[in-house]
Amino acid sequence: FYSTVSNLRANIERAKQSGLPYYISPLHPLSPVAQLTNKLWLRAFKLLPRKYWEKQLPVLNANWHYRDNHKPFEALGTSFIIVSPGRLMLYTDDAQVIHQVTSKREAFPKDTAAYSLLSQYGHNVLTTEGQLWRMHRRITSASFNEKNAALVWRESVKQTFGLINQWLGADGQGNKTIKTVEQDTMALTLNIIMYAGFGVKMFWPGESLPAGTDARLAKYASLDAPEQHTMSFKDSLAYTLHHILFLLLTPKWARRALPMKNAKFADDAEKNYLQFMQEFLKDKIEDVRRHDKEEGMDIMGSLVKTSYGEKAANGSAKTSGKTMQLTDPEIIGNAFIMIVAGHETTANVMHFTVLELAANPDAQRKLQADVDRLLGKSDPSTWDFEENVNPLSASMVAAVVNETLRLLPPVVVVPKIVSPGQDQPVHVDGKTYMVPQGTQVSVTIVAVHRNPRYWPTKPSKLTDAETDIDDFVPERWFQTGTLGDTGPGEVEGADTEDFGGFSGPDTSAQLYRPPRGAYLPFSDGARSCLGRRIAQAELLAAVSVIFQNYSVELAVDEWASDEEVAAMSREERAKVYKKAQDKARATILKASSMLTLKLHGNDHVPIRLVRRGEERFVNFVDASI
Ligand code: HEM
Repeated sequence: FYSTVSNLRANIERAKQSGLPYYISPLHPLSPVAQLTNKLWLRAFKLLPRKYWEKQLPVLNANWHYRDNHKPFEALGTSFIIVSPGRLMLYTDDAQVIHQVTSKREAFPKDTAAYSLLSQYGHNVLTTEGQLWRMHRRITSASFNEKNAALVWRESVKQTFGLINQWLGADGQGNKTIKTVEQDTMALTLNIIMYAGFGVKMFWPGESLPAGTDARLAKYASLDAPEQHTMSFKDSLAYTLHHILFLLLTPKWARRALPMKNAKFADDAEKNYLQFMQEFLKDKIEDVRRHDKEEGMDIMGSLVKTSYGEKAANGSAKTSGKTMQLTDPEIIGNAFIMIVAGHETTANVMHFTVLELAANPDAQRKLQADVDRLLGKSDPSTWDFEENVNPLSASMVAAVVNETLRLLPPVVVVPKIVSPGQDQPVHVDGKTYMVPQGTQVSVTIVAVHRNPRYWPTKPSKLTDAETDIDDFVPERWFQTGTLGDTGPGEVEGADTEDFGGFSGPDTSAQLYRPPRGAYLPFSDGARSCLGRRIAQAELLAAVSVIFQNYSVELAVDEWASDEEVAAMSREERAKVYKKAQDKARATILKASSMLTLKLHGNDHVPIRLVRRGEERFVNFVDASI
C-alpha cells in the first residue's frame, strides 16, 4: 500500500511538471486487471466524492474511444494525462501533438506491448520495434509497390463480381435480404489478399478451380480437407480468424481442457492453419531454391528469399551491417499479419461504406453520378488502375471512402510510448510541454477525426447537434483548403529516412486536405500502414464495380413485406425507409473495437442489392437533403 501511494505521488509530480492537464485514476486503464474488472473497480472508484472521479470517468470506461470520441477531450483538454500508481498515459486528439509524435519514431516508438498478442505466431513487422522492426519493414515493404497495387485493383474487380453474384442470389435477380454483409465483405477482402498477396486462389460458393491447376495450389484452394488435415485451408483460416481473440488469449492446454465444443473447434482450426502454413513455407522454399518466379506480390516468396534465397546463402543480404534474415516463425508471423491486417481492416471499411450508402441515399446517388461520369458503362475488367485511380481519388467515390474512414477508422487508437531515457517536448499553439519518459501515448485517431477544429462542418440535418461532425457527409470533402491552425508544418527532429511503403498523401489534392495529424486512418510517419495504397485500390475498385450497375438499399422486412411495399405511395415508402435508416444508424453506433472496429454479436444491418432502375427507395428518399 505504501509503495502504491508513493508511486502515485511521484507520478502526480511528473505529470504536474509536464504542464499538461492531468487526472488521477487508481488503476492504469490499460493494465490487464483494470480491463478485466473495468465495471467493478469503476464502481468502487465512484464511492469516493464525485469531484475525484467525475471528469475523467468517461475515459476510464473500457471501449470509450468510438462511443465518445472527441467529447471527453472537450472537457479534459485535447492532450491530457491520466496518472495512476503504475504509470502515466497521455491521451491526445490534438493534430499538432499527433503530427509531432508520428514524425519522430525514436522519441515516440510504437508501444509494442499493446501488440504482444499478435506476435504469437512469430515476430513480425507490426509487433516489433527498433532494429528488428527495420529489418522486418525492409523485407516486407518490397512487395508494396505500384505494380502490385495495380494487381490488387484487377483482383478486386474480379472478386467484386463474385460478391455481387452472391448478393444477387441463385436466380440472379437480386432484391433479396442479405444478413451476411460482414461475412461477405470479409470473404471479398480475404480472397483478394490471398490471391494477390500469396497466389492462393479462394472461391466463392459455386466457383471451382479450372482443370490443370498446379496440384500444390489446388490443395489450398480445395473446399474439402486435403490429406493429413481435418479441414480445408479456407475454413482453417476463416475459423482461426473468427476465433482469433480467444486463440490468442487462451493457452493451448486450457482450450483442450474446456468443455465447450467451440474451444476445441477453434483449437483444431488453428492447428490446421499452422500446419498449412508450414507446408506453404516448405513449398516456397522449394520454389526459391528452384528459382521459380511467382507472379504478383508473392509476399511469402519475398519473406522466404531472405533466408533461403541465394543472397541469403552467400551472406550478402545485409543491411547496415545487420544480416537481413528471418527465422521460420518470423516468416509465418509476417504472413499471418499480412493476412489479418490485409483483410479485416479493409473488409470493415467496405462493410460500413455499403451500410452508410444504403442509409444515405442522397450520397449514394451522387456517388453513382460520379461513377457514371468517370467510368460510364465500360466493362470493369477493362478498367486500368493507373488511368482511373487519380480521377476516382478526386471524386465522390473517394469522398465516400474517406468519410467512412473518418467516422469508422478500423484502428481507433495507435499506441506509442515516450522513449525511456529522456522527457520529450511537444509544442502546441506556441507553448512547449514536456512529456515524461516512459509515458504511454494514446494517439486517439477516432477522436481527432471528429475534432471540429480541423473539419468543415454545417449544422446537422440528421440530429439536433450544432454541427454535422458526427454525421456521414461525404460532401464535406469537396470543400477545398485546410482548416485549423496546426502550427509550423516542419517538425524539428522528424525522421527523414525512407522506411518503404507508399509515400504519397492520404487524400487527393482536389479534395479537402485536413491538417497533418488530423486524419490518419492509416497512421502516419515511419510506422504508417504498409498496405495503404493497396487498401485504397481495393476500396475504390470494389465500390465502383458495385455501384456502376447496382444500388444498395436497407432491407425493410421488419416493418413491411414486399407486397406491402409494392402497394405503398412514395410518402409511405419514405416513412418506412426512415425507420430502417434510424435503425441502421443506431446499429452502426454500437460498433466496438476488438483488434479492429466493427459490429459484434447479433448486431447487423440487413441490406438488398438491386439493379439500378429497379430501386424501391434509394432513387428518391432524402432527395431534398
Ligand atoms: C482500410 C484498410 C486499412 C487500414 C485502415 C489500416 C490501418 C493501419 C494502421 C492505423 C496501422 C498502424 C498501426 C499502429 O501503428 O499501431 C497499420 C499498420 C500496418 N498495416 Fe494497415 N491498414 C489497412 C490495410 C492494410 C492492408 C491491406 C495491409 C497489407 C496487405 C496492411 C498492412 C499493415 C502492416 C504490415 C502494418 C504495420 C506497419 C509497420 O508497423 O511498419 N494494412 N495499418
